[in-house]
Amino acid sequence: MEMIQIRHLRKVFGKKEVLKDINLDIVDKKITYILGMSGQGKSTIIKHIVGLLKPTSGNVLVDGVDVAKADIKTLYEIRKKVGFTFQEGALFDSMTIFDNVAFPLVEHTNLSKKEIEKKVFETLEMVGLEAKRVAYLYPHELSGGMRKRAATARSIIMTPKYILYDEPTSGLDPIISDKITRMIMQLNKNYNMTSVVISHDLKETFKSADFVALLFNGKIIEYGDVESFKNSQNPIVRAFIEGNAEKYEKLADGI
Ligand SMILES: Nc1ncnc2c1ncn2[C@@H]1O[C@H](COP(=O)(O)OP(=O)(O)OP(=O)(O)O)[C@@H](O)[C@H]1O
Repeated sequence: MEMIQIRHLRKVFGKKEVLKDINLDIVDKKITYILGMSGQGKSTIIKHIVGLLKPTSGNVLVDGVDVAKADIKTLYEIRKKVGFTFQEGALFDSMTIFDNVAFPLVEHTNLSKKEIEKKVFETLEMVGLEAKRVAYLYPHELSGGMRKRAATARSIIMTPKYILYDEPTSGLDPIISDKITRMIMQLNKNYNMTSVVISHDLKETFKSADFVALLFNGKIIEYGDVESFKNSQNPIVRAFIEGNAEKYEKLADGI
């Protein structure tokens, strides 16, 4: 099966059961958002998809391969297929943007210096950065939004089939958030990249999502196309969409 499938994923840290029973099929070539409040375990799901965490039980399959059971060589193949950007610290501080973005090519390919240069510059432009201007700067010399773009450039330089974004717009102003969302849509369209976006930014979600899942209390309590999500009558979904803390907390306590 050519897709990402999550089956009965359960993850316990110490005594804390963060993920109870996650089931999700990510639709190929589409943009799927996984929404949820902070600390609900959204990043934990992503880490299982790329094999950085092992499930307590259950499975994550990438193109039919169980990530947790993959040997090193298979895991390497999976990582080539799945690009991901983490919330913070995605770039190496001591390297220029050029070296950061070139890193996967230097590590994993035999491309010549010239070919690498061409690809890095193209990819920086692709994520909407002015390559000539930013390539030889260091991460701290860029704004937050530019750093997120540069981190995305690094994760797409091997043209992965899947791309996972961890809160790509958190902490960014509405204009930069809009630009990042447009970048996600463009990469999805131009390269047919199946995109999974972890977020709690409803505005950006509704602009760009094909499918939306809501993570609540260790489970996906709602999943569907964006229209059905918006119209969901599930009280927790309604409270989340309305941003109604009182209602949300009452419902959370009741579970
Ligand atoms: N390696 C770990 N060891 C112990 N606890 C962990 C570990 N990773 C995550 N957790 C805990 O699991 C919970 C979920 O964390 P996670 O980062 O997945 O949440 P999130 O939904 O992505 O939240 P945020 O939006 O704040 O990043 C948190 O309570 C966190 O403290």
